[in-house]
Amino acid sequence: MCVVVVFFLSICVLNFLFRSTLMLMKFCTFGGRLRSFFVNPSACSFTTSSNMAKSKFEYVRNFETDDTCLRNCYIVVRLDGRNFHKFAEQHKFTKPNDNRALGLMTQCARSVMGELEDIVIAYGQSDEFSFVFKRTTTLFKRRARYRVTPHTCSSPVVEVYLTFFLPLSLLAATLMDVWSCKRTVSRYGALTHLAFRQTDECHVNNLHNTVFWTLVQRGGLTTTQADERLKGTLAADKNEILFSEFDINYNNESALHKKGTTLIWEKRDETVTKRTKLPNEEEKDVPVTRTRRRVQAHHCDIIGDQFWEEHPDILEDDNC
Ligand SMILES: Nc1nc2c(ncn2[C@@H]2O[C@H](COP(=O)(O)OP(=O)(O)OP(=O)(O)O)[C@@H](O)[C@H]2O)c(=O)[nH]1
Ligand SMILES: [Mg+2]
Ligand SMILES: [Mg+2]
Repeated sequence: MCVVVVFFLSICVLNFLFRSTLMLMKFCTFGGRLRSFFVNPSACSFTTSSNMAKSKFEYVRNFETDDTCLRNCYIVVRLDGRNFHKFAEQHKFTKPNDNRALGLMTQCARSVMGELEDIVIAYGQSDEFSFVFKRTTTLFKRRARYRVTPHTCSSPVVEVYLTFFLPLSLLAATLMDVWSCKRTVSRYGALTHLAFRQTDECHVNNLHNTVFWTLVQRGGLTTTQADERLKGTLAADKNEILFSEFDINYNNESALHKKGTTLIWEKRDETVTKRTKLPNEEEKDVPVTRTRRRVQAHHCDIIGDQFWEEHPDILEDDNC
């Protein structure tokens, strides 16, 4: 009789414990969900199905555009200052080129490359920089919108960009908005993009601006008169005006202004002195040479073949 009572009591206690544990577990789960509801209501639903991790709003994902860049393609991102002409006016940039601004842009682009090592080449001039990511990059899961978020600072690239901008120039950072074009491109496409930026944007604009501001600053013309004077002129005419009227040979102008800035990774041997002590010897300084990858700036032609023949590793052939 006693054994039966003890057995019965044990069953009751076990049953009680089991039910309490179940209750407690449910409460904890509910509590967790309640907390997350207050933190992020839209991400939470109170369903008790096995699908609890997903909210009932999950279906909106189906309406998202798939912005994953094609595999095995280069990705090109171009950042360009918004309304930069106003910024240049307000801060009295020298005309046509302000080396402080160009230096600042290059410094920022260097920092971005240092942070995102999958960028194989960057090209910049005026208020813009283009970044080419290596074709196998998996950075940001190759999602375009992680890189390209116009008018916001939420893209990691933009964030990095601004992070490095801020210490250098707070004003430039706040005014430096971004419009970007995203492309998934072959090697040929990447080359064409870079060549286009250098020819049309850098060379054509710089030649025009050089003549324009020479006519104004040295020729005494008003900006309207200079505009009139240059209407319909071709590159040869502009070169001629510079040469015959102002004794300026455009070919001798600064390569930075004529060609813009190309940043690439290059291996460099760097020697540092290390203090070492060998057994039975006195401590002494020993030179140690290491090969390091560094971002190097070039101000040269990237349209012709020479640059690409000298740096064949930057962009692989399309059939790789
Ligand atoms: N004075 C001077 N102006 C510069 C310099 N670099 C860029 N700029 C100005 O910045 C402008 C850049 O061109 P855009 O990017 O086409 O013009 P934006 O004003 O930024 O306009 P959006 O890009 O369309 O927003 C140039 O037209 C110049 O007015 C510089 O070194 N000196
Ligand atoms: Mg701009
Ligand atoms: Mg621009």
